[in-house]
Amino acid sequence: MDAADDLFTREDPIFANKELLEISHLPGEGRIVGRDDEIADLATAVNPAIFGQSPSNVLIYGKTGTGKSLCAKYVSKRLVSTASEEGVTATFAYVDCAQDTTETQAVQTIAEGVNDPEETGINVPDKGLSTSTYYKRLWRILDQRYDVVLILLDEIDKLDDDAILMQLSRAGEAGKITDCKLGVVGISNKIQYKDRMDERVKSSLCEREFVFPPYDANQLREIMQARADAFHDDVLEPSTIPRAAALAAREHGDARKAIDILRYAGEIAQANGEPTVREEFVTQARERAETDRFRELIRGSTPHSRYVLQALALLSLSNGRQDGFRTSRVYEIYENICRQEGSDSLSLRRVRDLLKEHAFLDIIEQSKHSGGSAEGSYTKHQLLEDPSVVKEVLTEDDAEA
Ligand SMILES: Nc1ncnc2c1ncn2[C@@H]1O[C@H](COP(=O)(O)OP(=O)(O)OP(=O)(O)O)[C@@H](O)[C@H]1O
Repeated sequence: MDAADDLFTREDPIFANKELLEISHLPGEGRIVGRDDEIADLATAVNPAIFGQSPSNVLIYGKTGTGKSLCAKYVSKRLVSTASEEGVTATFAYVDCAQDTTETQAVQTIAEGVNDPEETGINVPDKGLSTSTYYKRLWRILDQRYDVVLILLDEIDKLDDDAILMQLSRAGEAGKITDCKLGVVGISNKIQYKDRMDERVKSSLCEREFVFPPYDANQLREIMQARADAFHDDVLEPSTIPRAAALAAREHGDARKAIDILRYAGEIAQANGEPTVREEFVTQARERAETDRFRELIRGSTPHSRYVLQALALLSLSNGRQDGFRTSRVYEIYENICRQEGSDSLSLRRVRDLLKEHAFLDIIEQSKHSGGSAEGSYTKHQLLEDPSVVKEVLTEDDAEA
């Protein structure tokens, strides 16, 4: 026997097809679980596009991992193929607004996405043009190539401002495009997003609104079961998926996190040299998924914004969950942390703003209380994340810094 045969394992003993557990993996035709009503509602809203008429503008809300992007893309693809059968030239452009936060980046992405330079003779460079030039090129491309276009703005709340929404929602009536009809599908996991919108944008952009509910345990089980081929036969113990589904449904109903938990459980089995993925690995996997998600949430946040969270985590860990902590108490602990870090503390007012930002990102929850005539009203802040996860991630980051 060749020595190399002993040295390397030639086949992964756990995973047969790990790509199935990547979040970017899109379920095939007919394999979107539990979203028939939402898909039908979306299809109705954009249906006029099939006949070359204006689709309704739509806003989709729902917590993270509830299938919003998946269903919006699915309906858009179906729309394009059905329109084509009717002799209508349609397409859709997808913008991840967390990446393209500025108006210029977003309009560039749309223009590039719908363009074919060979056909139009129009060039859309990655950068270097003014915002208004990108728009002019976009309008020309749209009129030249399409009868109808859907624009999907995912994580729409991450846009710096409403400028692009104003342009897109009024392009037709402002005469920027004459032959092409435009529909906007905004996607957000912030239900309060609409409150921040300019009134004029709101009235044209929010013609139809849909809310995607979290998945229940049965749906999550089906979503995970559909990817069980990621594992070799007999590797996945029968109770593992039901356990992961029950846990994920109880906590958040997030399909993305449920799939992460399953992948991590497999990796834990792999790392421990176990032949099967057992139910008990799910608990460990869940902790890892939580930590990852929180790390992602706070990526790019400033040191002071982290100190504020650290203060809340310390308060929750030493006092139990309670119903939250008052701003003054959080501020006290925050000042201690700043002292330890050798950093000047920000004003109470600024810390209040940071707390509001965390509430907007669903990292914490704020509640208003009335302390009677003597105290007036005050706000309490409560971590929505597991305080030990918050502390762990924030301290590991300190170590890296
Ligand atoms: N109903 C479903 N059936 C099968 N897989 C699903 C379903 N819903 C979600 N998924 C899986 O979870 C992933 C995340 O879903 P999706 O991106 O649509 O969530 P989202 O609601 O847009 O979340 P976010 O707001 O975080 O972007 C999808 O790429 C897909 O792999």
